[in-house]
Amino acid sequence: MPRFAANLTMLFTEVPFLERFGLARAAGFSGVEYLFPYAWPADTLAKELSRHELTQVLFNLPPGDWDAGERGIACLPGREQEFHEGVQQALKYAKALDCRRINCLAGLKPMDVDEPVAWQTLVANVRYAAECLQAEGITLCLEAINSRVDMPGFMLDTSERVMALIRDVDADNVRLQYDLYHMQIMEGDLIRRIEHLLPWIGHIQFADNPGRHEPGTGEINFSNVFGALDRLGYTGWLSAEYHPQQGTGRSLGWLMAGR
Ligand SMILES: O=C(O)[C@@H](O)C(=O)CO
Ligand SMILES: [Mg+2]
Repeated sequence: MPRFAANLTMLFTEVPFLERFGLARAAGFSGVEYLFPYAWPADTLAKELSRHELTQVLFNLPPGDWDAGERGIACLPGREQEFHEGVQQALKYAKALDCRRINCLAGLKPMDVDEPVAWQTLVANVRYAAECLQAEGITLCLEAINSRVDMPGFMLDTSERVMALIRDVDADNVRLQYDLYHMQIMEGDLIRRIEHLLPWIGHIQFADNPGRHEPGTGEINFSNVFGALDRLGYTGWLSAEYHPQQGTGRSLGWLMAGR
């Protein structure tokens, strides 16, 4: 059986953030993730994890100015110092939360920066982050995010682009973050792609498509995809990262069915 985690940025948003941990545990999740921990003191988050016996599965490196539309700074020339500081900040949180994975958002390629320059900046930054995380035994994840619906201009929008980056960075602790929702939009052929990419997959997230809602609201056959992950021996986490269509409680039928 897969290990399911709840993404607390998207699930249980009916209650304030710190109350979501307890609701996730009560619903049957054993792990949680969220986009960013930085608005809360690390020990506050650690207490919630420990009180509810939850694993912190993943969070993202600082993304730059999210509210202004930035979606990561790893590919932005001139922002290297800020990127390095973000890696150090994330490491402090990862240690306090005993988190074994950190996701690096590549960022949107600026119109006035040539692709090779953005790519080389990305390679150098990811290499730096991988080295820092390696010393702590932490995996650096790189997520492919769809550029058709949610993030036009995102540097890493296919699994092939992430795999090319992993090859260029050439570090042992860098892995693909495979989000079924984004990959259904960009590539489809989910089970065959997972079979091919499995050795490089460090983390999986999911939502149905279209709509980015819970399993059963769209076109993905989740029981077949989860079954394939079991058959292939995937031992990592599967994080529910969707916007519940009619409230979180009513969206969890897939979790009950999987127990
Ligand atoms: O898929 C997503 O949107 C997230 O996993 C993320 O980290 C960036 O928004
Ligand atoms: Mg995702």
